[in-house]
Amino acid sequence: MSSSNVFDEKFEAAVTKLDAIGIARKTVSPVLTKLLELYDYNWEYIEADDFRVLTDAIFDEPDPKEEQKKQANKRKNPDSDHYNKKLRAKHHSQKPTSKMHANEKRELAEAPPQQEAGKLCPQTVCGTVNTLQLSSSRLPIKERNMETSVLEDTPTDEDSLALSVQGQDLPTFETPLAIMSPPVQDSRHQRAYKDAHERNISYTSRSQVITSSTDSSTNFEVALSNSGTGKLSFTCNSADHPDFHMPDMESVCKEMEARCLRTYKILEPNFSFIKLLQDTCQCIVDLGHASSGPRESGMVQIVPAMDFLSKPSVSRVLQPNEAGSSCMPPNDHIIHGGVCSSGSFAGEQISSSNMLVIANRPAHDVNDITKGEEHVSIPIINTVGNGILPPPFHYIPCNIIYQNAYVNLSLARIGDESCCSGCFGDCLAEQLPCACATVTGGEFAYTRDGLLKEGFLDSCVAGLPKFHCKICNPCEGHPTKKFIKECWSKCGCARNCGNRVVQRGITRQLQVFLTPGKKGWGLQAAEEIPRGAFICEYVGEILTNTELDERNTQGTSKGRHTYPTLLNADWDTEDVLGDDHALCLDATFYGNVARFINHRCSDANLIDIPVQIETPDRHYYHVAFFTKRKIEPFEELTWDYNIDFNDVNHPIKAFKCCCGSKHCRDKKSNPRSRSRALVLL
Ligand SMILES: C[S@@+](CC[C@H](N)C(=O)[O-])C[C@H]1O[C@@H](n2cnc3c(N)ncnc32)[C@H](O)[C@@H]1O
Repeated sequence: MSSSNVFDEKFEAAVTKLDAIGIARKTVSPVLTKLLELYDYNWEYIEADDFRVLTDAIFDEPDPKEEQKKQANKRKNPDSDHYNKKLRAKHHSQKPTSKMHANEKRELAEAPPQQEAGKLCPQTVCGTVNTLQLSSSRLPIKERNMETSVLEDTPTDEDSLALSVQGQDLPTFETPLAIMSPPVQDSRHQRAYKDAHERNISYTSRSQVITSSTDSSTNFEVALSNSGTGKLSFTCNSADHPDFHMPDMESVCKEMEARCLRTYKILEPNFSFIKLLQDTCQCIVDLGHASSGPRESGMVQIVPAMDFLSKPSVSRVLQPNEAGSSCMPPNDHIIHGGVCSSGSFAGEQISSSNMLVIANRPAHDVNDITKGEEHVSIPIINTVGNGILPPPFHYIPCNIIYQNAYVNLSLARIGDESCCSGCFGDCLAEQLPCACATVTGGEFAYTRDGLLKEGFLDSCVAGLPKFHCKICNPCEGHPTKKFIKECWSKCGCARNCGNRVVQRGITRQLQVFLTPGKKGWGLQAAEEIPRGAFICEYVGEILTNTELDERNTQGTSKGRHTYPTLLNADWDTEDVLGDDHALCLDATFYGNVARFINHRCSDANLIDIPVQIETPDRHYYHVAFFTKRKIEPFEELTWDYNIDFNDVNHPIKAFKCCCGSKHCRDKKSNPRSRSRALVLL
């Protein structure tokens, strides 16, 4: 067969396959053509996993309306590449420069030609789908390996829906977090999926016998929402399968959350399967109330709401943007996943025989928010007495790469001048400073007590002259910072070498506490801490600025405190990085205690200092907080985010500052610096 025939056949097979699951040929063809070009006609990659890459790419195609909006915004704000920064690091598309170390040049030459400008790499195609859809509500929840049926009955005013799941296999939902090719098993499933896809509802299989069981061991139900209308019920017909026992809801939720995480690799920390079911109920009720739109004829049983649904079972639902944000009181029995019952049902335990009360796992350990990830325990203190806890997030003790960020930690890149392979024991004990001290002018930044040297700290506090770039027009100058270079694995010294402070992690006694003002949660010292002491590093997901922009525009963190910080301390070196390459840290979903450090204008007691540990270049580094002065026990630790509260043109609106400093810059009358090197909103 000629190669063009093979190509045509493969092309046709792909289009047919996706058509069978409800994705029109006209949608598939252009995306497939693009993908083929992108992957050099590597059919193996495209065909893998039931055309998963293709399916992902189709759902990743930008919404034309959104694109138009984006373009319009770009036209309005041509400087939208606002995160531009400097960098010497290599990137896939970077050319070797004379200032590169020989290792860097060699590595660049050997690097596979991935990610050309304007093209998507495979990870981007799959991964962006995950991200985009974390917040997407327009995507259907799909069914997989499960037979579902919707009971039929007459509608009542209290439209509550009962959805029955039948079959011996446990239901395995696809969540709307990412679009995958559904594992199409036979044409009946294909039709079901297609139907579901068209109507945005997944419960459409018509061929099932409906069973209604009153046996609580084979039946569980999820009550619906604040509006108190609806419930979602799973009923397994185990008559023919005596071995089958309905698992308890908590196990199902746990297992489903684990499966989702395995499949989609990343989930929002407050993702909860029960919340997903609840959203499904809400979606059905919303669609059911909508006057227009297709109706399910003869398949939906509308049953009267159970008594408890009309009772105000949740005393108060905290909105995510309330001070202190959402909450998850420990050990409370709550039935509405993802919302807080704040003192719960006030004795109103639900006693319906076939209604399971779902105990949500607490989001935090109040005795140690780090869950044992640090050397010290950091408790959560709420003296306000309202019982709430910080919003959930994943505690991580060190940075992790989110997706597209390019951080090269290879030992081969560390040249002799960037490590002290000949050292032994404690570098600070040696008479002559080693190579690692070159960055700090040939003298170590730390004392033998592990504190910053007075002189070094003073110069950091005073700051360096501002750097005037050629990008901003006019450029009002960007703050530049002194770096510290710590010894690391390629050095000959010991783990307890005095030039390794930040990498050893948190050692001071700290507490996360609910501030009495309007700042939400904060971080405080639980002991006296001397000047120049390392407190903690700012830890989060390493993102490109483009990815951060996407998160902001998708609004995954809208209405809440957000936690990004830019890694742009290296303004005064060579090449300017575009937003696709410049990096930032986002502690919104994954972070450490630094995400609780509040802002204070000018006289904050902490200073952030960039620290190089593993990488010789400065496009990635650690952001480490040190005390600027002695800290009293239970004093709040603060940091000047360097926000220009007057900058009305900044794409992200600054919060209203309540720092209480007499130097507070957020006063209309107070003329302020226009610089904004670090954004943390
Ligand atoms: C990195 S978080 C700090 C922790 C946050 N307070 C919390 O409850 O999670 C930054 C957010 O805290 C709030 N914040 C920090 N400093 C503040 C200040 N001086 N005044 C008012 N709000 C502040 C803002 O909402 C900001 O977006």
